[in-house]
Amino acid sequence: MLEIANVRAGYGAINILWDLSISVPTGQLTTIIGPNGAGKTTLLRAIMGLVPLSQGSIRLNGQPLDGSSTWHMLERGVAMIPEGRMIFKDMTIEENLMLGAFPKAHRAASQANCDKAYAMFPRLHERRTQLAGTLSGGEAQMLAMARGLMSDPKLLIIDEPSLGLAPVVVNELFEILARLKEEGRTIVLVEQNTHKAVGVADQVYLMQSGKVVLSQPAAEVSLEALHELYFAR
Ligand SMILES: Nc1ncnc2c1ncn2[C@@H]1O[C@H](COP(=O)(O)OP(=O)(O)OP(=O)(O)O)[C@@H](O)[C@H]1O
Repeated sequence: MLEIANVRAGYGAINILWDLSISVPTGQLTTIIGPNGAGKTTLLRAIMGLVPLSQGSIRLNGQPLDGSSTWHMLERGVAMIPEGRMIFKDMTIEENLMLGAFPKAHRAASQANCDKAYAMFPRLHERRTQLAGTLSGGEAQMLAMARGLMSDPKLLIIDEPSLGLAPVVVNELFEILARLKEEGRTIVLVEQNTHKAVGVADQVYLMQSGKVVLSQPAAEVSLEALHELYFAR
């Protein structure tokens, strides 16, 4: 579904991604792991059109995605759940959810998608009139996930969802990811929790210093070998 080919990208004169190629098949969960500063978020930002490419291409179902404006991504069927959640704290939970369906094409279906989101995240339903700023870290992450689903995306891009969450909430989060995968969604997951990420993924990519240093089906990954590579300098 998503084909990232030979991409170079960065910030001004500083290049971060070096000849990077990643293939994301339809209906699979592809995880991208790697240490701090490896360029994982930069890659996601490049997919979303927030960082320009200086080389290579990014295609969605064969059509170029690079060059598309970030605000057209939802219309192209791509939604991102950003690192840090980025929820609107002074708005209610329901208002935050509705923002996930702001393009015209999705507005008609927004109530149905909202009901689906509440079925998946019942705690959000209980608190739908509450200000998002009053949510716990785990609840805020669930809200960010639910908002990402409001446009019923074909491709869901999730950046470090477990960051700063308690182990019990992390378990809950990965159960949700497994359910989304069962629904047949195509997911790109950036994570630092390698154990959990490999457990839920179909394909694993390890990034180091802006390059892919390992690409392997999750079923074949040895966590020990992965961690050795992960910490190698
Ligand atoms: N706006 C920016 N301008 C210049 N350099 C940046 C900018 N954002 C990130 N970088 C640099 O790009 C490199 C990769 O950062 P990036 O956030 O993509 O890594 P990451 O793998 O997502 O790390 P983390 O796991 O810590 O989030 C880092 O060296 C960082 O300092």
